[in-house]
Amino acid sequence: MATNRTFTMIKPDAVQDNHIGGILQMIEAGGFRIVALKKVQLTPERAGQFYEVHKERPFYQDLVKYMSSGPIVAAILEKDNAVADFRTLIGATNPANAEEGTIRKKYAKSIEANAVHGSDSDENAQIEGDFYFPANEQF
Ligand SMILES: Nc1ncnc2c1ncn2[C@@H]1O[C@H](COP(=O)(O)OP(=O)(O)OP(=O)(O)O)[C@@H](O)[C@H]1O
Repeated sequence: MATNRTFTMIKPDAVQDNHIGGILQMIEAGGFRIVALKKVQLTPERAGQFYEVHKERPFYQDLVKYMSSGPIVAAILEKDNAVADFRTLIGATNPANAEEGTIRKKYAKSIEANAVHGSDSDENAQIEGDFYFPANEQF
């Protein structure tokens, strides 16, 4: 059964261009509840860990450099069927193929600087959420 949580990041280009508010508004309007939220800057090492699954892809080095180039916003989102519904809300990886009404259609600049990340499975949503929001975090 699908769980009701997913994980997202607002990527450096969208944070830099002042779109945090616009994107969070689309997320909430899409029926998602923000259950955790944090703005951080990744080191290249941490960005490399996050995208470890893409290590063999030709764009990996550029992706790590880009994702550590400025602050990002990480969030855990809640909704029925969260993973699939959020992938629909963000649209295609390449904004040229993203449908009207999607976050990437509105805010993505390129296939790399594509404004947001969304987990692709329940398992990865859990792993990625734990990466930014460890259970034992103290304030
Ligand atoms: N051909 C490419 N050239 C440059 N960067 C790319 C390319 N393909 C993917 N990327 C970057 O790597 C990220 C991860 O790629 P993936 O194929 O998992 O896409 P995605 O699942 O739509 O994106 P995300 O995992 O960020 O939600 C993309 O969001 C994008 O920033």
